[in-house]
Amino acid sequence: MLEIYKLQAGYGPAKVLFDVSLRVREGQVVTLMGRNGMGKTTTIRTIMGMLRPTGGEISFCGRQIDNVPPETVARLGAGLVPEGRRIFHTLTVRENLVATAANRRNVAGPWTLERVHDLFPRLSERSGQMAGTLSGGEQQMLAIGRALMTNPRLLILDEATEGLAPVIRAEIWACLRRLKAEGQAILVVDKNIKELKAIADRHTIVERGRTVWTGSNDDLERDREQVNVFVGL
Ligand SMILES: Nc1ncnc2c1ncn2[C@@H]1O[C@H](COP(=O)(O)OP(=O)(O)OP(=O)(O)O)[C@@H](O)[C@H]1O
Repeated sequence: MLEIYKLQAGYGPAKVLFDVSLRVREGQVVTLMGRNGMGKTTTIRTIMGMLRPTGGEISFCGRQIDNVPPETVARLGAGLVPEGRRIFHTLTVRENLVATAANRRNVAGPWTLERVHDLFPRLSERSGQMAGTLSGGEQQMLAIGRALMTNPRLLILDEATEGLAPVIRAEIWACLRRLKAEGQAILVVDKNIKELKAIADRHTIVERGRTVWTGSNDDLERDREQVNVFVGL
């Protein structure tokens, strides 16, 4: 459903991506790993149409998307949980969830407020609370719930467990395992190889803007020493 081929992109004169390729098939969970500053977030921004590629190709759900605006990529079914969450602090939890649902109102899909509440009961308890007053972990849950409310064909998570308490991280990994079991396609940027292995079909590693390694869980075990170096462990 998502295929990136020899992607190049950057910020003005500063080139960041030189040769990134990756693929996510229907129902697959694919990881994007690499040390800080290697180009993971830039890859995601380029997929989402926030940055225009200077070379290579991106296709999503059968459409070439390397030159389309963010709203079109979202409408095609890419749901982003961005680094830093970017929730609306002065809206309530419920308003945050409902606001994004409207973007793809005409799409038949299973996500409703009730299902998000079932996935994250804390959001149900805090439904009328201003989102800015939630804890970091609750805000992350809200960011995930908000992306799900668009009924994404592909859910993209950028460092969704970073900086959170272990108990909250565990809750988010459990949520991702459940989504995977339901057949949700996911592209996930994270560093926790152990948790990633439990949900991923394929792994991708970028190093200085280039895809330098891809493989299955078995490949990852076989190449573990090299992978640890790439990921900075
Ligand atoms: N808005 C920007 N303008 C200029 N350079 C940027 C901008 N955002 C990121 N960069 C640079 O692009 C490179 C890749 O950054 P990117 O955020 O994609 O890395 P990353 O792999 O996601 O790392 P991290 O885990 O630290 O988020 C870095 O050298 C960074 O300094």
